[in-house]
Amino acid sequence: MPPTLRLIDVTLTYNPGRADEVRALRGVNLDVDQGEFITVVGSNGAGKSSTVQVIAGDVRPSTGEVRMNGRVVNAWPEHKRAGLVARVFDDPRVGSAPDLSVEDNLALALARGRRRTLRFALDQKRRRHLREKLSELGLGLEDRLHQRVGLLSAGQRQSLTMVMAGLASPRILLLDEHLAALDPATAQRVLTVTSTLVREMECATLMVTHNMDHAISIGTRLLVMSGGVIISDIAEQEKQDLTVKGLIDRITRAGGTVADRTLLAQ
Ligand SMILES: Nc1ncnc2c1ncn2[C@@H]1O[C@H](COP(=O)(O)OP(=O)(O)OP(=O)(O)O)[C@@H](O)[C@H]1O
Repeated sequence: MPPTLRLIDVTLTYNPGRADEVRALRGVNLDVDQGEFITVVGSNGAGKSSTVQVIAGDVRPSTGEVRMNGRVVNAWPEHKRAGLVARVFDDPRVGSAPDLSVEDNLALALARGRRRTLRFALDQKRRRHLREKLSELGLGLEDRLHQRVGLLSAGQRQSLTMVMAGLASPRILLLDEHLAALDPATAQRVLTVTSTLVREMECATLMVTHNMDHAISIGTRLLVMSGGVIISDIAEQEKQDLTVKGLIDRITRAGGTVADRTLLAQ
C-alpha cells in the first residue's frame, strides 16, 4: 500500500526570477504512513509552514510531487483536498464558527466528514456519543453544548477544533503551531487532548511546533527542518531517549540553527 502522504523532491520558490525570490523548500522528501504522528521543528524560515501549505494545497510546489494515498495531488486545490486533509491553525478563533453553538459546530464537522450526506442536525444517539467524547477531554465542554463557541476560552476552543478535525475523518492531520497562542498550562492540557485524539484518528499527522519539549514528548517521529530541507529524521525509539539539550545539539551539529523564540519557549 502506498504511504498516506508522500512528498517527492518538493521545492517551492516564492517570487521566482524576481529580486525578492525566496527558495522556501529546496527538495523535501517524506513518506508518512497511517498512524504516524510526526512533530516538526526548525528555526524561523526553515520551511515548516511552507511544507504544511504545500500539503494543504494553499500553494503548489514549484517542482516535485505531493501524493496522497498514491495519487498525485499537486493540482488539487485546497477544497478538493478537504475530505482528506484537516488542519488546525495557531489562532484558536479560526477553526470554528463563533456565532454557532458547540453542538452546531460539531454537527457541521460531522457532516463534512460524511461528505454532507448526513442530516445536519444531530440525533440523540450521536449527541450522547459526542457528549461522552467531550467529557473525556476533561475541559467541561460537554456541559456547554448549547453555548456560543465565541464564549469559550482559547484552550477550549482549540480543543473543540481538534475534536471537529477528528469528526471529519481525515487521512492527514496538519497541526500548524496549534499551541502557540496558548499559555503554557493550557498548551499542556491541549497537548494531552491532541495526543488522545490523534491516537483515535489513526491518520498521518504532522505537528509544527517551536517547543522542543512538546516535539519530544508527543508523537512517533521527529523531523528537523533547516534551509528548506529535512536535516534530521528521528524515529520513535531514538526520540524517547532525547533531551531538549540533546535535540538542540543535534540540530546544531546537522548545520541547523535554533531560533531565539524556540530557546525561550523551553
Ligand atoms: N508568501 C510568501 N512570499 C514570500 N516569501 C515567503 C512567503 N511565505 C514564506 N516565505 C519565506 O519562505 C521561507 C520559509 O518560510 P516558512 O514560513 O515556511 O518557514 P517556517 O519554518 O514556518 O518559519 P517560522 O517558524 O518563522 O514560521 C522564509 O524565508 C519566508 O520568509
